[in-house]
Amino acid sequence: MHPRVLEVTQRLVERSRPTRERYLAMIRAAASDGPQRGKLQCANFAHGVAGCGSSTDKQRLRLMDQANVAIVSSYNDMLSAHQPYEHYPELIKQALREIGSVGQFAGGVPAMCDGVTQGEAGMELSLASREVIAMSTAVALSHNMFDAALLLGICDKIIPGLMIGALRFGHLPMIFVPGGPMPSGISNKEKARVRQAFAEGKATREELLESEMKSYHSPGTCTFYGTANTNQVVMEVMGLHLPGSSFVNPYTPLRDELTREAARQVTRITHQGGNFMPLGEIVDEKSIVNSVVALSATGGSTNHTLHIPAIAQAAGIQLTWDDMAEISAVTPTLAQVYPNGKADVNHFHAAGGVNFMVHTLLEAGLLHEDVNTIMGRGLSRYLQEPFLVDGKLEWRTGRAESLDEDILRPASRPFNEEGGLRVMQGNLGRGVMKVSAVAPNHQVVEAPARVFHDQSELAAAFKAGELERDFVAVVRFQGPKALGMPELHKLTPYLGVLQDRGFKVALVTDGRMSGASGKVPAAIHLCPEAIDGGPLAKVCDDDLIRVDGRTGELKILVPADEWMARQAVEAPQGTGVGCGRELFAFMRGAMSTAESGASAFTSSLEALK
Ligand SMILES: O=C(O)[C@H](O)[C@@H](O)[C@H](O)[C@H](O)COP(=O)(O)O
Ligand code: SF4
Repeated sequence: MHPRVLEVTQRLVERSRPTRERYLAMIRAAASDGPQRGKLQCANFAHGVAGCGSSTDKQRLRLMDQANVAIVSSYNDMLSAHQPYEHYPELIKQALREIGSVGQFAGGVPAMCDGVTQGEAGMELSLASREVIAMSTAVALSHNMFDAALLLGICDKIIPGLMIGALRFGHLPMIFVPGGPMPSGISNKEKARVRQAFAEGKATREELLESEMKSYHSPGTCTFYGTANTNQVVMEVMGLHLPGSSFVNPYTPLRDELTREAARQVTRITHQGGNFMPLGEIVDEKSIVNSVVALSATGGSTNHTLHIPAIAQAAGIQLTWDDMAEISAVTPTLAQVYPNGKADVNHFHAAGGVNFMVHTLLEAGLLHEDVNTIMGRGLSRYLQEPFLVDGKLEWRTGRAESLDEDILRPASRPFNEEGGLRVMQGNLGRGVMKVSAVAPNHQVVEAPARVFHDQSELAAAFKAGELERDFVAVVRFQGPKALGMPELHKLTPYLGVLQDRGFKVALVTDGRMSGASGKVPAAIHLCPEAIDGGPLAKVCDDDLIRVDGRTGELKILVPADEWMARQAVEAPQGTGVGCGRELFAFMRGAMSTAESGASAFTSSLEALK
């Protein structure tokens, strides 16, 4: 094992010891030898089976020797990625019936498509929806009828929300069931080119729509390496998906057979199945470290600097940005998938995908092998990949070398010696930057500030020709407590055009960017946020700011006495109303700092004795 990865893991174990011990005590007390439903009173049990459409299922549920599997699904037609889940419950129930078990649809969870809401009012609900998903998962599982669960979710906040909710039922065995990416459309690079052309008035709206519809064209996850596809890699490397299953396209025979196999496999790891392996014993310090290694090796979404700490907290583990940056510093970048390159996730999968990545990272001593997974002990099981031969699932050892080194490389010949996740810090606070998608000559910007309180103000300034210069865009009052921490990805085309015109531009914000954002250096997730006494609230136009993506320095170059005397400006009024945002005000007020996951649950989890 790499000494630095070992050191971070050990530090994480020590730091987490009190809360991890409490967590393990809770889930071990909740686990019971017999099926959960066996502990219910007759009336409760009768209500729990009354809805069973099949007398066979109902009869089986009365017997205690077969598993009852909860299905928790985030199906809706809004997310192309989640549309394939429409037919999963029936597929799963049938697969369970064939082995004498039962599947019950325990509950749905909401899912927001960040692509539909990007730049719109709805985006201000996006991060809060993670917490709603976590609570909805708890509502579904709180029926306590279940011996295991299958969790159907893919996109941005949905996997983190499902994980946070499910971990509070960590005494149950669970498997996450992916849906796979849509087939490749026009390249993400071409999509971005048309967007920038439109931003410059060189492409019509019809040409833009044509391009977007050719990029996002059918059910399945969008093919860029954003938060959704980063979720897939993280879940598989944490041993919570079937091996090699993340990027098998939807509506294919192999995809359906993998869904059936997930149903069969989850019954094998129940008490009744004889190889009991609950979720809370899989998600431990080593698997959390493995998730950060996978994030770093693939240039994954900056959103995971919020989601992985929030997920870890739900399992009693206290992960920090310094842990993540230290792991990133020793983890080579092995994949170049848009926005970190031209390829998309279908190409990544074809070049060797997660299997090859696990192989080369294990070989390099960067992943913990001695971990629990849904397949049993040992991450080496994830060197297997699935094939459908004469209708039967067959597991074969994946490739030991990449099929395309323009997309995926071995740890011995990486694209970059480090993972490109930087902690940014200085007199403007602490934040993060992903430099893996920023060209080296753009990673350091020292320029006058231009302050905005809303991303639409920047768009207007661009269209008015006011931004044709070197500048650092400071977009403030976007943090979790202020506005729900929206993604500001709609700024990418404008800032990208200015960068392409040769200007040195950077973004500094207490908000977020999308996992699909990339080429412009952005110090994001600033803590403390402007509304919470953060120094961003004192920045004025034309203040000189240095954003150094190489060293992590984030500094306002104003004389110390003047800076000390500066007064913070007030947050803009009248925000957070309309489009249901006012319903989430209580949650925004409860959200922790970005470094603690911007979680509404941090304080209640910390209060657990
Ligand atoms: O974090 C992410 O990956 C993004 O939130 C992504 O899910 C979102 O949908 C982008 O907005 C899509 O990219 P475009 O907006 O460029 O299509
Ligand atoms: S990847 Fe983003 S845009 Fe695509 S379906 Fe998921 S949330 Fe929507």
